[in-house]
Amino acid sequence: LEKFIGAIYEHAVILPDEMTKPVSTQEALQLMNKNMDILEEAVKTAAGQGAHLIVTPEDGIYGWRFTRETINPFLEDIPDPNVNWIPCSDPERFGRAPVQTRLSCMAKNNSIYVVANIGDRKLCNISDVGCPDDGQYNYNTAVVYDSNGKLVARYHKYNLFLGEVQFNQPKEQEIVTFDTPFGKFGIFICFDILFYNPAAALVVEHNVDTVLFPTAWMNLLPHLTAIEFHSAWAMGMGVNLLSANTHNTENRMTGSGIFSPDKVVPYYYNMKNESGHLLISELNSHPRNSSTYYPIIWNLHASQIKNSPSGSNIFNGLLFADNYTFTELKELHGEYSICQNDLCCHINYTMAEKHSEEMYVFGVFDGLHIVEGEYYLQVCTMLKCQSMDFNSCGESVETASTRFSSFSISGNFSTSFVFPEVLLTNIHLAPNMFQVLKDGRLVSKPGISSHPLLSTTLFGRLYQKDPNSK
Ligand SMILES: NC(=O)CCCC[C@@H]1SC[C@@H]2NC(=O)N[C@@H]21
Repeated sequence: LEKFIGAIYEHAVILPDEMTKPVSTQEALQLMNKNMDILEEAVKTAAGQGAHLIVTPEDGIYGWRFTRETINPFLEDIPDPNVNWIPCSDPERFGRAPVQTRLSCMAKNNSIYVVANIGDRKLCNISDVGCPDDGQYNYNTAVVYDSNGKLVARYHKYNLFLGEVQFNQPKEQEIVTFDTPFGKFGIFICFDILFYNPAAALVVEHNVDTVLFPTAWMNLLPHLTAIEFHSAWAMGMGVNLLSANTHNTENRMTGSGIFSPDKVVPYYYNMKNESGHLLISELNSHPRNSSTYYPIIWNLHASQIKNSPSGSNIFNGLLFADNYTFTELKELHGEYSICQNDLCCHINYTMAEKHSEEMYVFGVFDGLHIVEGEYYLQVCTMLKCQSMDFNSCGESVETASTRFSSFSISGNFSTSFVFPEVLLTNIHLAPNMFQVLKDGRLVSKPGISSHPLLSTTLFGRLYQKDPNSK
């Protein structure tokens, strides 16, 4: 099949009450069934509209706020998919498995691939090296059932985020792929997306066409809001990314999409209510065959390095605790180069109007990010400051009035993993309003001038400089 229909469901997960001690397995299942009741409705609707596959979010069945002890009744032993198992037809084959059975039946009864996030328990002998004191490994796990209800993929999250104390990191980094009539699929979970393994490796070394991405992503402006970064990752890597976020506005979790490098795609971002949302879209099964994607050699030509702002026009500012070098874009039109360590960034821009109460800056960062995880970044960014105070540049801003007639940004990145971001006022993407040229320049298209701009960024990852890179 050249095309397929994908779906994602952003689910407002029903959370467990705060627990000081573990609930019974029956109570745990009751809560998980409440969530699965809602997911099942989404599965039925998606299948009814012809979807081949649906992704549901990380933590979408049991929520969060667990300890190792309190997560226990929510876990099941999930076997390796090579056992060839349809839980819906043979529920007791590997012991108690009510959640796996229900998910498998959702897939089978609706003839649709179902992707979900559940907890895997693997018992171990406490005398074995690495076996936790409670005699079990707990894994944050993504599972995929095919349209016959067969378990076809199981992935244990490798890059656990802060606070996931209930889970263990698997000893080995897993690469999980499976083939379908509509292309090769890969899967990873949430924070994984910032690292080479398994995220970039699935594309570079295993040639997947589409990535399935259950997530529970807390939005963080200016560069790490879910729809902004996840759409940029799909574009930069040249693959489809089916991203299903959990919906919980208290924790800034919203923003899902069916992102593709080669077509305008649906996305969802809503901080105004607490309901779930289904997105469905047709996608190319092999986006790299048909798209304009090509590996980019990120070269800033020496001739482009000009108008380096000097002295008073340069200042430093913190953006997510990273020390950026900024210059203010004072004029309606301008062209600047600005450097930090090995990275030089270049901008050419024209504002459609100048608002005296809004300040925009162009910035560069080349260094190790060390807050909430350690990863090496090279970033060129143009953004609106929160106020007219220089110290506010790099802080979160959600609205703007300034429109740009055009802009072009580029940099001499030491990596080919550079993710292009453009974010408009009120957290909107800019489909069809920009492109990345063969020489690596991120350039606006005419449509950009109708919408006030929050930021535009080339977000580069130097995986080879990460502290944990092998
Ligand atoms: N649940 C997860 O594994 C992913 C959480 C990702 C959060 C992203 S990455 C670091 C930034 N800090 C945030 O609060 N949101 C961003």
